[in-house]
Amino acid sequence: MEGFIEIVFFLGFLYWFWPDIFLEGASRANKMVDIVTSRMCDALNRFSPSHKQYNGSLSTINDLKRFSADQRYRRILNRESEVKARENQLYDIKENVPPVTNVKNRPLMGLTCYSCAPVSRDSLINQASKNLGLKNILNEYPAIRKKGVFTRTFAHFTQCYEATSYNYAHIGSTILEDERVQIAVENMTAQQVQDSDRWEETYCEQLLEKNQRRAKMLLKNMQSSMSDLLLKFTSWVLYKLLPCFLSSVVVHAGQVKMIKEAGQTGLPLIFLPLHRSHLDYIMISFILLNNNIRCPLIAAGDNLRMPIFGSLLRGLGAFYIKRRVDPVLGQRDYVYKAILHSYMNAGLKAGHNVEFFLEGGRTRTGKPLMPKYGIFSVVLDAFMDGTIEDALLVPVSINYEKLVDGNFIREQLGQPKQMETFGSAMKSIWHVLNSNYGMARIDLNQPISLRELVKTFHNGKLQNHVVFPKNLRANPSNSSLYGTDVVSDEHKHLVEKISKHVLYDGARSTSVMSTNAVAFLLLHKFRQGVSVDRLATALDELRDDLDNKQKDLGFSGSSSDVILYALDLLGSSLIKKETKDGKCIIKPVIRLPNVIELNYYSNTLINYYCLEAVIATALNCMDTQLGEITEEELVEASLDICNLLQYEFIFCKPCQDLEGAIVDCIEHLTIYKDIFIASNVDTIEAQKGRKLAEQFFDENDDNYSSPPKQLKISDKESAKEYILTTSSLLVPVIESYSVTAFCMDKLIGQQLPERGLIMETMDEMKEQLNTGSIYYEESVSSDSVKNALKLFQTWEILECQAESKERLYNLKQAHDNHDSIKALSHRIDKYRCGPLPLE
Ligand SMILES: O=P(O)(O)OC[C@H](O)CO
Repeated sequence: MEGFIEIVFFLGFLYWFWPDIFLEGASRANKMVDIVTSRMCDALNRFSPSHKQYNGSLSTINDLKRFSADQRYRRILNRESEVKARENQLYDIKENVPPVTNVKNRPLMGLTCYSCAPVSRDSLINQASKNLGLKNILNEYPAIRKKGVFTRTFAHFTQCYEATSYNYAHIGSTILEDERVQIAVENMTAQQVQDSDRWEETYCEQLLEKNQRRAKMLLKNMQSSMSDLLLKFTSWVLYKLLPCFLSSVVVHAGQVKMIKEAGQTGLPLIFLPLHRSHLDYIMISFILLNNNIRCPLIAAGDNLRMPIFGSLLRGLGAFYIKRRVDPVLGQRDYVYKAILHSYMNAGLKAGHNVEFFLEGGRTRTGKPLMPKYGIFSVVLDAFMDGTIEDALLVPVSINYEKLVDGNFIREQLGQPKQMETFGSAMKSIWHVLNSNYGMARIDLNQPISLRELVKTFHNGKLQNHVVFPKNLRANPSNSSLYGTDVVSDEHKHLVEKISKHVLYDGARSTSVMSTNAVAFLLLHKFRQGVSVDRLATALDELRDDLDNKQKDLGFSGSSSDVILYALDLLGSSLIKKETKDGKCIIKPVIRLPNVIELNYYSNTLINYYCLEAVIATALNCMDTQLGEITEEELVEASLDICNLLQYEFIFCKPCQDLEGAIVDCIEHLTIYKDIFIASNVDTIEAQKGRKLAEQFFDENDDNYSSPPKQLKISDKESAKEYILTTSSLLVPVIESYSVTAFCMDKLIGQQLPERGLIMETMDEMKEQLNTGSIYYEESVSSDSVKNALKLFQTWEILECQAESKERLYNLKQAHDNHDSIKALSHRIDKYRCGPLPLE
């Protein structure tokens, strides 16, 4: 039945999209041309702030209908030059044609970390890849350059048809015979027999059979049915559909070249994208297929296993894993874990590439989530036990000018997630197809050898496939468990370091879109409103700063055009335009819930500035009356803030020492931002003096202590402004933590369920916002409340117990009193700064 519905659906879809296949007739064909041409015009118009240029071409497009076939082919011949022009429009928001360098000379983002994977960093890359520019894959694909009337007329079809065919081995039949699965079934049965205390032979056999049937069913639900044909067909459909709502899909050709070469090494590629949208996995497979790279098996949450779409995704490579496991029973579900483990092992052995989201779910805040370790530990195990010789990890960063899916606002306000259904999926697809989401940018980072990373994090002591003992340990997390968060003790350190490194790399190589930059400036610099000119100057400064940081931007052209373009995309619900004294003033809408969405866009940039913000917050909250502090004090306060925000940001690479990273950042603020007066920071003489003193005194000499390094804070207005604005980046999240700490009072002498506690905290936050006790509307965020609860558990103040499907919180005995809660509040409140002064 399901198959029949799918066929009907497919035919209906085909009819909707290409009715000419079913009904011949000039009127239908004309209508089709109308649709396509109007969509083309729409896309072009949306992209250009001025509509004149493309309105002019509308008549040309109408003429197109009267063209003879030959004329159409000639038009296609010109497509290459159109592509070039469009590429320029892509990157130059202004309507005039920019120099080609705007598109070509872009930094190649996402290069591997030199300190922990130097060999990977030097491989697969050369000057030629660096010099390759960006391309819009919707317009730039090999088939477009081919000769031949048919090829050019059906360029998308040719492109998909001619893409390299892979034999995607079906994994399944052998899994149930796998020793791991059989042992798990036996163990599970033994456990159940023990729990029930019934030892009759027939009962045991019944249980064993039941568990075997369950294993079969779990495998059936999990299995992918990846099909080369379906992948190609979907790719063709995407060529038709993506331009309806995206103006372009931009990738760096150098990065694609690296991945292509990596694919030829014969090692499995493990794609690890940052998760922003359901579109992410579709985009990645689309790019890979059209560049002749093997598409991966994708770990998808079982929430996506819905009628029709579920089967479609299976065919495109999805294998389904449990989103949540029961906190108590789930950890003892050996059969599920064994099936997942064996399935992935078999996939890797069969030569599949694999893709999964380290964050588990999509970010609701725009900041990357902390990694979930379950799936990655399976890949690491496969390497450790010799199933695979090595694997190449490919961090992927994806950014959209406009958020494509998800109703994250209600979730940020504490409401539960609305589960995906066939109806809701259809509704959102329809909505998406009829909206404008601007540009999507995908950065495929340089592949990193897993073997090299393991070796580095094991201090270079990796022997040839030493098989590490595996004592499985449950490590429950409070958000999605993503199948299983069971990590072997011995690997835990490795899994954590590597996962965090990958997420750090992904976040740092995310290209900044126009909407991110404008939202960031409006929320953190000009909350009270600003003129376009002043905003354009600030955007120029931000662009310079990002250039210095070697970050790529998803836009170019004059800043005032970029601003107008971004305002258009963000819409009037997020940004208001007002006229004051004959001047146009742009104001962010900072009321709830709108500000949550604006904050989402702004948060992409917080990753780049979080360490600077920590130092600025420390400076803002310390006693710097005399304009001087010691570096030691500043580092200590900064480390304390990093500790407070450990679940919000990954501040530095896991192969780096946090203290060192803070010291480097202080140096950066001295040299490039003039926050500290250089001569007083550490003159060459002072450094020489310190070295001499160190040589003179024995290191172990108790009498010796190196003189504290003094930092003199610049008294320039720009330095003060920098400290204020940069520290404001962290205020919303610190305010959230502060209110959560305040609400710990509610737990004195009692236990509360997680949902109830979060809702009460959110209500308290809204109340404090109304009374002016907290300043920032975006502080109202359920994600921050959850992270604060996690932190209080790490600080051993709070305890969480899982009971059937609920998580219950209570204070630890030593902290079950008002004084402890007051002390906790004080520990957080000392880093709370006031609101930004009015501009
Ligand atoms: O963001 P979530 O939690 O809805 O999860 C999205 C995942 O793609 C499900 O596989």
